[in-house]
Amino acid sequence: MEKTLVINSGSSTLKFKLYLMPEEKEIAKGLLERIGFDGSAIKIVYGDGKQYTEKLPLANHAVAIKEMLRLLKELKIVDDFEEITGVGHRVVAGGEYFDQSVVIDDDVIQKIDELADFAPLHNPNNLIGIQEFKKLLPDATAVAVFDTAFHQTLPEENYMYSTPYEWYEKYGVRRYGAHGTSHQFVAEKAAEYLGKPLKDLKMITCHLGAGSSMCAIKDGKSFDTSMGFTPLTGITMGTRSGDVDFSLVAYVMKKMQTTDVDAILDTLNKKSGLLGVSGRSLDMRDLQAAEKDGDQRASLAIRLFVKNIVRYIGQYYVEMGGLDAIVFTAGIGENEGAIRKRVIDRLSFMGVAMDDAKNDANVDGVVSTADSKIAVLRVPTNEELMIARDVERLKK
Ligand SMILES: Nc1ncnc2c1ncn2[C@@H]1O[C@H](COP(=O)(O)OP(=O)(O)O)[C@@H](O)[C@H]1O
Ligand SMILES: CC(=O)OP(=O)(O)O
Ligand SMILES: [Mg+2]
Repeated sequence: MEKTLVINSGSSTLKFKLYLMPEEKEIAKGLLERIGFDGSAIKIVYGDGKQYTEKLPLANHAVAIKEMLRLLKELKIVDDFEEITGVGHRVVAGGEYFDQSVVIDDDVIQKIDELADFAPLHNPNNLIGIQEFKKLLPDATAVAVFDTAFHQTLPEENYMYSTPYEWYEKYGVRRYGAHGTSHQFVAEKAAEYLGKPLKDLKMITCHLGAGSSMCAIKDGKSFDTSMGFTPLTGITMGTRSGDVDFSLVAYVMKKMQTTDVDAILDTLNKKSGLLGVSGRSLDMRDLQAAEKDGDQRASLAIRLFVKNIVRYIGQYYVEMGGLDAIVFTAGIGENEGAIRKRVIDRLSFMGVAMDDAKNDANVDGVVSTADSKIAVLRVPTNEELMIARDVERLKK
């Protein structure tokens, strides 16, 4: 039996899935969440629906991986680690080095390390996973699948900033985007639901999770995307600010009488967004409950989030010169019909209309009315399956 293990390290989570390949059968999946925060926990589903949960401190991603391995053995999810012949790692930043997935060797490891500034909340954690599994499973084929790879097709005017050209040439300053594996997966699925080839559709995919990004897809390729040089920019996120005027960094430093630029960037990455505005939570479920109870700042955080999504839809609609479909995915996009509805209601002047019954029922596929001028879809993402497929393809 050939098994493939997929490791997806987010900024504060570690997700894994174990597959029987090439059947693509999911044998086990796990979520280790709130890594580095209070209230961290592990949830594992395995063996045809058995569930295991444990609350325990997870100080960092190295600890999380150790606990994950302990449970794979204790719960007897893996009897013999030799059965795992492929390991797929999600890596966020691949820079201009990688426009597709690669088998990991020392040179790849060195480049992922070199690109740490391009995804500071992700690449260092991605590397911890790579190193740990290299030690544990030296004979398995290890593959890196990059969030940025799908966006390597952006046209020049969409990836270049209006900064001195030398910054691009010397330092690689440009837009790279992220969540590419997810944007590609849901776009392909959405095209299937619509019964048309993806290359014939103009689509906007909205990946709304803890990290959130928007992607304009034209001719089957990523055409524009909201994350930038790092995953900090674009729309409002759980703890990230999204787009701001960066002059405020120097201004706030002066006001705070600090020279610690990293501390300010840390605030923009970890204490801003929904959490920073609401002062309450990064979780959209908490904010909606608080809004119902009359919390004005929770309401403001949600309104900023919705406004930013609408702003990018408008931008990409015009940039692409048309739009056939809007796709919602990830934690918020898949589960929060009320947020999808608030976005789509803002587009009613364009003839876009939600089928409320389908939307409220969280059905997979089309959730707009039959006569909506632009189709709206809800498509659960599956980055891990995309990664497992790339491992399978690249195995010798
Ligand atoms: N039913 C739900 N289950 C999980 N997350 C949800 C749900 N409803 C809303 N969310 C939102 O989704 C976010 C997590 O999204 P997810 O895509 O799993 O994040 P990431 O992969 O970026 O860690 C939560 O912070 C929360 O705001
Ligand atoms: C790139 C990024 O923001 O990833 P995540 O949503 O997993 O934190
Ligand atoms: Mg994610």
